[in-house]
Amino acid sequence: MAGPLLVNTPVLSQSMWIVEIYMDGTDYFLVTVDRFNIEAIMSDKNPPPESASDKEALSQLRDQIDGIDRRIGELISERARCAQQVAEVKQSSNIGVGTFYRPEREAQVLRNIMEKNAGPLTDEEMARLFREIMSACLALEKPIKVAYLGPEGTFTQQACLKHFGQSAVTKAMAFIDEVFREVEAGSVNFGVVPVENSTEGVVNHTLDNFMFSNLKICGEVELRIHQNLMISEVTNVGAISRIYSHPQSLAQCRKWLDANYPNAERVAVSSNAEAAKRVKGEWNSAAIAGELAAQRYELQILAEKIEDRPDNSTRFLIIGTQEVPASGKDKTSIVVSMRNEPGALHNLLQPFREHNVDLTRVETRPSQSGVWNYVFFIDMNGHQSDDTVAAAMEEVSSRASEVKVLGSYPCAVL
Ligand SMILES: O=C(O)C(=O)C[C@]1(C(=O)O)C=C[C@@H](O)C=C1
Repeated sequence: MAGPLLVNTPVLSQSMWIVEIYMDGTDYFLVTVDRFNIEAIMSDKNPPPESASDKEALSQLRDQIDGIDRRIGELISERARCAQQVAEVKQSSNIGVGTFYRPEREAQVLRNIMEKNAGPLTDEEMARLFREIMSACLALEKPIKVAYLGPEGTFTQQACLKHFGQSAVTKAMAFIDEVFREVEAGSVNFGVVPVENSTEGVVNHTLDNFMFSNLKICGEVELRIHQNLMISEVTNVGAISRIYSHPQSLAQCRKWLDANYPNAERVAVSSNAEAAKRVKGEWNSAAIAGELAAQRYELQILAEKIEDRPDNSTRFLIIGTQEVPASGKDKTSIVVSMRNEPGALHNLLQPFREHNVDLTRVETRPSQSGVWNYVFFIDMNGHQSDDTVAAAMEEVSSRASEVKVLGSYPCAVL
C-alpha cells in the first residue's frame, strides 16, 4: 500500500474531514476524522484550512447580518418613538393617568411574540429579547423604580430583572417588610417578593405582610432555581469545612451536601447573596447561591445545578398600588377569614366549585388578630372582572367574616 497521498485535504461533510488517502492498486482508502475532535486537537498554530470560497461565503453572510441589524435598529427606534407617543396620549387623557407601566399589555405583547415565533430561536428566547425592548421603551416613557428582597445577587433580584428587564431602576432591601414599606411610602413604583418554592413551600413572611397592607398584587414571576457551589480565589478546594447559604437553599441541596460534603458545617445566613459575600477571603469555606451571586461577587462555580430536585422553582409576586385590567390569561388572589366552626373550609370552597372557578393554591395561616380565626390565602384562575370569578366571590363574601382581594394580574408569561 502506498503512503498517504494527501493530508488534511477535502471536506467530506460539515462534520467529517478526510485527513489521509491511501491507494492500494486501484482501491482508495480514506482516513476521516470528526471535525470537532480535530478542531480540539489542533492548536491555533495549525488552524483548519480556509478556502477562498469559504471566506467569500462568510463575508457575504456577515454583510447580510449587518443589513438585517440596520433594519432591526431602525424598527426598534420606530417602536420606541411609538411608545413615546403612547406616553403623550396617556398624559394628555385620563387613560391610565400615572400608570405608564401596564402589566396586562406587556403580558399580551410577550404572548403574541411567542405565538407568532417561527424559530429557530425558542419562544422563550424570543420573548426575552422583546422583554428588554419593552423595558427600554418604558424607561423612555418614564423610568420605573422597583424594590426587591436583596442584597444584590439574590434569586429575587434575578426575578426582578426577568420581569422588568435591565432598564428598570432597582433597589435592594434587607427584609420583605421593607419591600412592602418602600412601595407603600411611594419611594418606588413596585416591589418584588418571593411567595412560594416548589420544594420548600410557602414564604410565610410575604403572606403575613398582605394581611395588614393595602398593596395589590400586580404580577407574578416564576423562576427556575439552580443552586451552585461557589468558592473564592483563596479557597483551598480540598479543605472546605464550612458551607454558607440561606436555610431554604441548604434544604434544597440536602442530599447533594450529604453525598459530597457530609462533614462540612452548614451555616444558615440571611440570603444566598450574603453567603457569597462571606466566602470572599475565607480559605476553608464555600457558598451555595445562584449564578447572579457568583457574577456579582466574582466567585468561581465549583459545582452547578446541585439542587436535589431538577424542577425546583420559586414564584415571586410583584406588589404595587395599581389595579391591573384583564390580559386574557389572569389569576386572582384573595385572603379570606372564616369563623371558627365545623365545615368552615367546605363552606368557603363550595362557591368556587359551583361557579367552575379553578383554584391553583389554598394556604392557611394563623390569624394575627382576634377578629380572624382562620385565614386562607386563595389563588384562582381568572380575573375578578370575569363573570364566574365575580359570582364566586360574591357568594364567598356572604359566608366569610372578611374577604380582601389582593389583586388580579397576568399569569407569568416566561
Ligand atoms: O402600551 C402601552 O401602554 C405602552 O406604554 C407601550 C409598552 C410597550 O413598549 O409595548 C411600554 C410599556 C408598558 O408597560 C406597556 C407597553
